[in-house]
Amino acid sequence: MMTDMSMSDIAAHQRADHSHDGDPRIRAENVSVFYGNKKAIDDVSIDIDQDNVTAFIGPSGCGKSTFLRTLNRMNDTIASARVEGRITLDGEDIYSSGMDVVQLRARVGMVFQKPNPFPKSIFDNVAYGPRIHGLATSKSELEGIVERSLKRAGLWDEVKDRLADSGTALSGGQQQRLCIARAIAVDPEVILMDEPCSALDPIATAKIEELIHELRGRYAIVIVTHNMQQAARVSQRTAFFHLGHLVEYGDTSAIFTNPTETRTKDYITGRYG
Ligand SMILES: Nc1ncnc2c1ncn2[C@@H]1O[C@H](COP(=O)(O)OP(=O)(O)OP(=O)(O)O)[C@@H](O)[C@H]1O
Repeated sequence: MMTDMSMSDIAAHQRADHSHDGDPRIRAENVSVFYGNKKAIDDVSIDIDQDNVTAFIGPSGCGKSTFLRTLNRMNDTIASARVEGRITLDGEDIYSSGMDVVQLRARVGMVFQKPNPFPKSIFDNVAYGPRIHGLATSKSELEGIVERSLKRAGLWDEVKDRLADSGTALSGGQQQRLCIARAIAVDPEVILMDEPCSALDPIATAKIEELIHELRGRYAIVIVTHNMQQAARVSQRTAFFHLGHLVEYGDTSAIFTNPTETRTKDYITGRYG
């Protein structure tokens, strides 16, 4: 069993401390994204900080998911996608030729709309990343990482007696928490969530929202959601996208009660969407 404060925890705290000096965890500058000739994101600049949950909202097709995927280079997997501009993680250009994309995706983890556990045991789902990144030097250390990750994802008590069962046999909400545990296991700095509750029932959704509250501060969290009540509940910062543009970005309370832009106001009052 690992001690509460492992080496990777210490490293994470040091990184977190670094972000308290006022630097954003992620900075996007003049980012545009094209699919072939079609521009899906137009000249977006945004800072994502460590201590807040940031929500991306906006009508269907406005580019929320596209922009989210630029933050850990998931767009690299789409042949027609091209990204312009600059995105840094702790000041480091993530699109530079020297960037190891596998490492980047461990540092900036992602949780998708539909829970996608591997067809492996619960244990192996969480142990997968630490194994490929060589984060544990012994079986007991690996077990410690798996236990801690499942605890942080609020799933340990439900699965501790059946770690050998398949991850795909869990309920949808449990599968999504397993995917969050899998992301946490490699000690990320940022967790990107792309509509993580849209396939879940209200009780499972409430559990994920509660989890987001608990994870806040430890990881920078960015959540794409089409559900404005959810954005208002879980986030402290909100970015409103429309037709590929970042229209407004600010404190969630201000965006929802006193938006500056007419387009934001029209959207949050349900005039379109
Ligand atoms: N793989 C792709 N190839 C071509 N065009 C794409 C691709 N993915 C997204 N697009 C287009 O880019 C634009 C932005 O889509 P995106 O999925 O990022 O929007 P979104 O705001 O996340 O929408 P939704 O809320 O419906 O998921 C849309 O016009 C969409 O059709």
